[in-house]
Amino acid sequence: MDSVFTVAEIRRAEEATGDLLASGELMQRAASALASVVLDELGDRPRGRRVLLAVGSGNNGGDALWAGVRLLRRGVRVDAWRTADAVHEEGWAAFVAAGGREVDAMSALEALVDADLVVDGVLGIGGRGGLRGAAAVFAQACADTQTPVIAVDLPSGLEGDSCVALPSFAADVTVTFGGRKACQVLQPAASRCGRVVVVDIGLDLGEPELWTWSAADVAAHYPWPGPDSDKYARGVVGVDTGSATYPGAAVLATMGAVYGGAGMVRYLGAARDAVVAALPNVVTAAGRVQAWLVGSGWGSRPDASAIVAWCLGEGLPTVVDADALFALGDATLGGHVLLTPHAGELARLLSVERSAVEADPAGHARRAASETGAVVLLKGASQYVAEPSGRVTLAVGGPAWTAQAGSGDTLAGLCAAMLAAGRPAGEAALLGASLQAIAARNFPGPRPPQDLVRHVADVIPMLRSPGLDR
Ligand SMILES: NC(=O)C1=CN([C@@H]2O[C@H](COP(=O)(O)OP(=O)(O)OC[C@H]3O[C@@H](n4cnc5c(N)ncnc54)[C@H](O)[C@@H]3O)[C@@H](O)[C@H]2O)[C@@H](O)CC1
Ligand SMILES: [K+]
Repeated sequence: MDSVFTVAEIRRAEEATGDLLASGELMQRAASALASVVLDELGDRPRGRRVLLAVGSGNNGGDALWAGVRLLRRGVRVDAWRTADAVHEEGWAAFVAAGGREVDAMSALEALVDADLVVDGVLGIGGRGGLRGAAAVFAQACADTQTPVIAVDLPSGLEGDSCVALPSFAADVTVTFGGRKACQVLQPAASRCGRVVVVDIGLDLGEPELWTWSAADVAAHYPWPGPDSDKYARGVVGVDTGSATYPGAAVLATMGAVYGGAGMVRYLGAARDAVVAALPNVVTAAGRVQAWLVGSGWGSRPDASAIVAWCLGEGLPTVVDADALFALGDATLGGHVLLTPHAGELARLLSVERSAVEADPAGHARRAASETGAVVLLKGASQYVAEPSGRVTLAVGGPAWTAQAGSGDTLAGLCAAMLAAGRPAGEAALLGASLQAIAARNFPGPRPPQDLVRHVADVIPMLRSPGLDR
């Protein structure tokens, strides 16, 4: 599990170091780590290689300049383009004293032809509103010429706390200080960051704003069957999804539960023939159930509230998906209930605009969990799991191949299988969402959800072996 910090948290922790900040020691630590990463990228013989610094007006530019000083001492040829009139004074003086050369905007563009790499020190956590003017043109030129870019703290133009892909550099490597920022883990901004190297510069950061799961967490929490597991130990999922109008949702949600690893699935909804035709292992008789899944593909259904109330009244772990989200009525929810809205459904649940949810997905997921007392899985390009305690964790991310009709149905089924196996709702949601993403990473391409979910079954055993794209 990794942690993500807000810009405010990073700033507070920097200030709390007092002397380390004032004396410039923090910047020296940042610059030293940055120079090491640049040297690693340059390979065995850094002497004579060419590095171009893009240096903005703030401390981000200071980091780049002090790293440049270290590179010059190792024989690297370092040029610097100042994107602003004033740059970090001491850093600039040291850079020039060490033999660094200044280039203007036009020469910087020309220098891309034979630069081995660019260090992007235009803007860091102080950047607002995206890259503009000559710096934006330069960033585009780096991309066009495929010049490797190492971003200082974050690709200039992105805002640390935001998932929005503002005009910015696209980095191959981002060297970030203290801890990860949201823009480095949330899509689409994260796709601009390349490989993220987190450098400890001695900040004392408390509880993070956001946690993130990795494939190792999935392997650690997946309910692996033991030598004496029977179908009840692995969990029985009761499914009421789909309708005459949407029989596909019945099949897809049931497939999610089956291919996620449920011991048994009982389908008790309105599309039994379609489900049994696709999955003869599914039982349609009533009987013992360890977790419920309701709502996917219901459409409008007069008895929706009664079904939801009955399931929740049983007190069993329950996934409430799609149309069932709006049939909760006065039902008492709790940490054993998992709500699985996408942004539009969450907006409706909270009576806010969809754009508000999209601007602050984690905050709205957290609010919904604290107001309902249930666990909330907010689906989308980045998938957030919010718990009533206020903790928000990001599932493993995957490619946008999963952005298609039916993915939500299979995802609900995967989560229900994890609940039936006894996983707490927060873990069940993280397992389901992460497994789907890992399957899409390892079996990329335009495959329908009924195919992708079969690959979930393929990647589960691979979690314990090397060679998986994590
Ligand atoms: N505070 C410190 O001592 C440390 C800070 N560190 C570095 O300092 C960075 C933060 O430094 P700053 O607070 O100086 O902020 P930045 O270096 O991110 O830049 C802030 C400056 O850019 C201007 N600006 C903001 N948005 C702009 C835009 N879109 N176009 C053009 N100019 C824009 C602002 O007016 C301000 O002058 C971190 O990201 C990190 O790289 C590290 O050196 C570690 C220690
Ligand atoms: K930067």
